[in-house]
Amino acid sequence: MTAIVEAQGLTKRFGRVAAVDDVSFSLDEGGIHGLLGRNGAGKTTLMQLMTGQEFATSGQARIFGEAPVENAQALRRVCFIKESQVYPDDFKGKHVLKSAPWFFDNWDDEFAQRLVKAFDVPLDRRMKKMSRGQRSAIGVIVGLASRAELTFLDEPYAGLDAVARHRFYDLLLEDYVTHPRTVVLSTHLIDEAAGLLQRVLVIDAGRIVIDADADELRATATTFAGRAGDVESFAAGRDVIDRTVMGGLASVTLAGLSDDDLRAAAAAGLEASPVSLQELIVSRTGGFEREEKSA
Ligand SMILES: Nc1ncnc2c1ncn2[C@@H]1O[C@H](COP(=O)(O)OP(=O)(O)OP(=O)(O)O)[C@@H](O)[C@H]1O
Repeated sequence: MTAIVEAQGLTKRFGRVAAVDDVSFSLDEGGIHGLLGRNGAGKTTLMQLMTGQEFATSGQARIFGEAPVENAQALRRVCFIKESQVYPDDFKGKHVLKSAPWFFDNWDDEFAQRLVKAFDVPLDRRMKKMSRGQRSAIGVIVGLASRAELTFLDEPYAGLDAVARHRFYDLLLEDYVTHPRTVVLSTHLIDEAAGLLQRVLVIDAGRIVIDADADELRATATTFAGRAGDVESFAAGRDVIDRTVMGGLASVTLAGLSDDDLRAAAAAGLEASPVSLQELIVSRTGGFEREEKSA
């Protein structure tokens, strides 16, 4: 199968900062994938490179097997929604939706109108007068109703409240089922979006540090809780990726366990629970936990 998105040794430097640093990965057609990372990790720059909005310093970006820069034919098949989208001064919400079909061949106006109702967006208001959440909602509407073969959503719901974000997750999934396509979603809110993601790319300081199937990644670790002494003796000599002690109780997250290990944990009276994608990524990357909690 041909990769729909491909990076090989892709690097983008801004002066001394390597925003994207020797990145290689490929995504096959179809699926909702997460591009996750801390502030300044390189997510936006990577999406800009993949959509031809930035020139690479070295290496290659390809979409549909072709270089994206000034490639109108390939870019017609792409929708890129970013938080910092700039609109003409006098543009109202309705103008954004009216002009969208010029850019997107698969634009579905009925779906767009349904989304306007779902997100309760004031279409008669100028974009620059809209609240941050309302502007985000317009971006989300364009991202979904464009039904582009390849959609990049860069923190598309940054201004949306929790109710609207969950509406977005539900609508994306519902529409994806009837209109499968390839979606790359960047977010800090890993646990919120985790249920949507098939593949996870984690970028840290410009480098891809995790590139894995989401379910396989979750299966690489398990959390065990019980009496502190029992937990510690079971954890001894094993690959501990996280540890919490509270009074006489403790929990540890362990990686690389065999079926025998799981049986031994049960025999030791420890309670096993699956690890969340967010916990796992935070512990593997030395973490963006603090941001997550305040986001
Ligand atoms: N035009 C630019 N000039 C100089 N430095 C830049 C430029 N664009 C990005 N950078 C730097 O490159 C790094 C990656 O930035 P980028 O915006 O890609 O990160 P991000 O993961 O999208 O961050 P966030 O989650 O905060 O939006 C940062 O250190 C940023 O300061």
